[in-house]
Amino acid sequence: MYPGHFFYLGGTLMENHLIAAVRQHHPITFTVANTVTSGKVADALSAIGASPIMSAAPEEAADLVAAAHAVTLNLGTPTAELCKELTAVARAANRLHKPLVLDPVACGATAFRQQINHDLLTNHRFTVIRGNAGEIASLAGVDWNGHGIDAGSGDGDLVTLAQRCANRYQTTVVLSGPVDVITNGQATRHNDRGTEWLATNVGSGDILSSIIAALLGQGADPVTAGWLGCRLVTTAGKNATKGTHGLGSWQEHFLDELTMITDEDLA
Ligand SMILES: Nc1ncnc2c1ncn2[C@@H]1O[C@H](COP(=O)(O)OP(=O)(O)O)[C@@H](O)[C@H]1O
Ligand SMILES: Cc1ncsc1CCOP(=O)(O)O
Ligand SMILES: [Mg+2]
Repeated sequence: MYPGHFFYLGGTLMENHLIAAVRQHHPITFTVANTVTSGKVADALSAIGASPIMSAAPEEAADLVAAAHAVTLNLGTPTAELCKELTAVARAANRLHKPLVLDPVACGATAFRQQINHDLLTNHRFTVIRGNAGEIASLAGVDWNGHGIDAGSGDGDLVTLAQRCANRYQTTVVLSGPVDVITNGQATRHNDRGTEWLATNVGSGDILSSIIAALLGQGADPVTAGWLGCRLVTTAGKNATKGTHGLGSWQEHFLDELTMITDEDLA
C-alpha cells in the first residue's frame, strides 16, 4: 500500500475515487510493451493520469519493477531475447509484491507463443490475465478458432470460459469483447458498454491491460481494477464516436475522452 492508495471500506472499494486517485498520484505503470502499440499505450496511460514507462532491457528490470506501482507483460511481439526480460520482470514483480498483468496477445496462434505463456504462467503469479475470447480459450485449453490478434469464433459460454481460466491459474481473468467478463473464479462482473471502433483500433486490448495495471497500482482489488478498466476504455471509446469520420478521428477523440472522463460518464 502506498501513501494515498485506496483501500476497502465496509467491503466495497471506492471505485469512483480511484480515477481521482490516479490523477493525483500518477502511479508508475511499467509495461514491457509490444513494438506495435507501445506509444499508444503510453499516451492512454498518460491521458488517465498514470505515469507510463516502457523498457525491454533485462539489465534494468529489477530497478524498474522496484520503482513501479504495477507492471504489465504484453506478449504482442515476443522474441527469444525478450524472454529474458519477461522472466526478470515477472520474478522481480513477485518478489517485490507488485501487481502483475499478463496480456497474452495471439497466444494460441503459434507454438512459440504458447510455450512462452505456459512458462510464465507456470513459474510466476499473475494478478490479472487480460485477453480476448480466443486468447483466454487458448490459455484455458478450450477449442477455439482464434484469428491472429483478434478473438475469432468459438462455442461455449464466455463466463464459464473465463472462470475456467481463472481457476486454472488462480488469478483474475478479464475476458474482453462486446461484453467484458471479469472473474476471479467466484465473483464475476460484466461490462456491456463499447463501440466497434475499439475492435477496429489496433491496441485497444493493450491499452486496457495497462490501464488495469495502473488501477491495481493505485490499490484497487483485481476484480474492481478489471471492471473499472473496461468501463473506462469502453466509455471513452463510445463517447469518442461523436463526430468521428473514421479511425483517425476516433483515435484522437478517444484520447481526449480518456483525459476528460468523469464519474458521471462512468456511471
Ligand atoms: N465488438 C465490440 N463492441 C464493443 N466493444 C468492444 C468490441 N470488441 C472489443 N471491445 C472493447 O474493446 C476493448 C479491448 O478489447 P478487445 O478488442 O477484446 O482486445 P484485443 O484488442 O486484445 O482483442 C475492451 O474494452 C472491449 O470491451
Ligand atoms: C498488430 C499486432 N501485432 C503484434 S502485437 C499487435 C498489436 C495487438 O494489439 P491488441 O491486441 O491490443 O489489438
Ligand atoms: Mg490483444
